[in-house]
Amino acid sequence: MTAITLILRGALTNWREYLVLCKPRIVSLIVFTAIVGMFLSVPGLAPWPVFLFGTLGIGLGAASAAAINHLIDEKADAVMNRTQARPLPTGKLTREQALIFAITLGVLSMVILYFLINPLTAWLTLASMVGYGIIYTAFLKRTTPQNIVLGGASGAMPPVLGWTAATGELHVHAFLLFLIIFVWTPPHFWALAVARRDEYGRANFPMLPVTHGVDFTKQQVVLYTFLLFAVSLLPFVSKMSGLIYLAGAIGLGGYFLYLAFALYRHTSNELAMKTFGYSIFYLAALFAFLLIDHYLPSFL
Ligand code: HEM
Ligand SMILES: CC(C)=CCC/C(C)=C/CC/C(C)=C/COP(=O)(O)OP(=O)(O)O
Repeated sequence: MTAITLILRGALTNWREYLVLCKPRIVSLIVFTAIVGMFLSVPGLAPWPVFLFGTLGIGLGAASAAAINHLIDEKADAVMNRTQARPLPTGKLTREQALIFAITLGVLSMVILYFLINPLTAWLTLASMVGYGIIYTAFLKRTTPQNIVLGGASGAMPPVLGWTAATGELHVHAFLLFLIIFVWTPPHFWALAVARRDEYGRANFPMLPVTHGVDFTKQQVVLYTFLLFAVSLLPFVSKMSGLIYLAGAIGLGGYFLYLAFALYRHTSNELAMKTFGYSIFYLAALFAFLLIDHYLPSFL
């Protein structure tokens, strides 16, 4: 049986496992931020082929990188409660199946973006895939507590990819959207890492609470949340967005700061998980405000 036949038969029976390899909830938010970048880059609506193929190409690229992350992390995932039920540690999928799947998604993403969108978006997506799937997962995650600050650059790229998909060029406003996600990533991840510090220690990952302790990590969460609050005002300052966005950024950022301070004052896993959960809501809502602010005034 050829490898392709194997994967096709496997895909029919194991589609749920393949879906898990794609980290669908994370990729959904990634794709949403890309769509916001795409729509903010143009005055009206983005043309439908850009929306369709841009979203598909970026989503497939992110899913491919997520599947590579599962392959590289198989042994470490087996040690942590949070990750031990994943398809590779449980043997529900073989490494060969996961590898062929990751390559197929990656190639599809490149073909769609290069030929149906533009080469710039294809190259930047490839760089983001390599940045997360290989540089972050295989090297940074295992060697430095700053892994996530450096690795966060890949996760911050989607709005830039959406922007270049629609316009074919880079713009300083796209860079502001990048900066928001880049500065958001440390409080997003370190809040979770505080709650899961023992597991990360057992799996030998040099995450900040493991290497520098919980107090230092909580200080960094407060620091980056302050920075995030400031950076989130830049779309208004640069006149990319208006008052609707500003009100949203202040409200959402204010509550993020409140949670970061509360966590700073009392360490509790519940509060750390609440801050982590809120970080996800925050990013989705902030980007929704960007979109509402872009379109609502023309309906009023
Ligand atoms: C290097 C950067 C990042 C790191 C290290 C990181 C880390 C994590 C981890 C460890 C989880 C928990 C996953 C689980 O429960 O199995 C998580 C969840 C999540 N992350 Fe991130 N993240 C990063 C960037 C991003 C980005 C850029 C986005 C979206 C724009 C994102 C969105 C999410 C979402 C939506 C979840 C919840 C997933 C769920 O409920 O299943 N993350 N992140
Ligand atoms: C092409 C493109 C836009 C790529 C985007 C890259 C991408 C999918 C970024 C998400 C970052 C993320 C989920 C990190 C968690 O990995 P982890 O290994 O620390 O978490 P885990 O322990 O749950 O596996």
